[in-house]
Amino acid sequence: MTTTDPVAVEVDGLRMRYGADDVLRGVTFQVRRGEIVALLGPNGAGKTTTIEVLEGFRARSAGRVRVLDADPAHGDERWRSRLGVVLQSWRDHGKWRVRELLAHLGSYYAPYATPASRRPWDTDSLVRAVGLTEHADKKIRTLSGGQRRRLDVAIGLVGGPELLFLDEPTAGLDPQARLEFHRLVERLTGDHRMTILLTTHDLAEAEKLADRILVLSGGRIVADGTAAELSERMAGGDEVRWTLHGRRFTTSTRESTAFVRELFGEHGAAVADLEVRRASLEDTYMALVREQEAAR
Ligand SMILES: Nc1ncnc2c1ncn2[C@@H]1O[C@H](COP(=O)(O)OP(=O)(O)OP(=O)(O)O)[C@@H](O)[C@H]1O
Repeated sequence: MTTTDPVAVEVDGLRMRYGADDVLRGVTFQVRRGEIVALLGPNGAGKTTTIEVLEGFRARSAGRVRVLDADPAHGDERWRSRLGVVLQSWRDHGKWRVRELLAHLGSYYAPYATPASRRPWDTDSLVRAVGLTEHADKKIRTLSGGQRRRLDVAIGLVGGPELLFLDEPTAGLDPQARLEFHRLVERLTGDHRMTILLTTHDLAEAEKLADRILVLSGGRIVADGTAAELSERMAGGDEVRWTLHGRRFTTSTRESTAFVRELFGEHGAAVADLEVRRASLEDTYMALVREQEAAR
């Protein structure tokens, strides 16, 4: 992915009002082809609303939105076949069996196959990719929460999408399933050149998976950059702690390496118990959200 790759998603001044409540007040961002972008924000910030507008499931109040070169409000079936959607939770299809449902849903995509995009995804390899082989013949209502979530992801992938929307994909997954899901996402963007926009409350997950992180708060995107860029924005920078002649010291600095060099230059072996704590994405995120809350 480079900054010259074509744009898959373009959002400019998106506004959403529910009754008298302005949830989105001018959201602006882009996602390039092949990028994984994580959308973060507190509960109720409007992440699901944003994603649903992009999917064409929700009519926006104002603003310009283009998804794979179309306005989602007017997207046709061919356009829709190029998107994959994993909503927060599906609670339907209980009587179907896993393999049977995926084969059935996949059949809807067959007419939209092109030489460049084979559609649908082969059922058995999809079941394997999401780690459901052992459960492929089970009725869906008998799946555990985590198995159900894997199936949700498979449903989002069955059409072999170019662009995948994942709304809290790992909520309820155990650590092993979460790790497997992360590997799957990496394969999707690597081998399949998929573009992914995901929401999550897990900052470590965002940092690990996403090329770029967007923070939505107060109805606007208040940060847009790599995890490292966002961490650098943190006021005060890294925290350095040390002990000198039995006394404990703490300072915050943006230049922790230079600071530590000077500390040793001045005090040498008298410096003990040195700790350097890098400003984390979590620090930045919490500071940004608190700033927005204070400004209300
Ligand atoms: N159909 C609706 N009618 C009225 N208000 C709505 C509707 N859908 C969402 N909202 C409100 O809009 C706000 C944003 O909701 P949304 O689900 O988009 O947030 P979110 O960032 O995805 O939250 P979470 O992290 O809790 O999933 C909330 O205050 C919610 O109550």
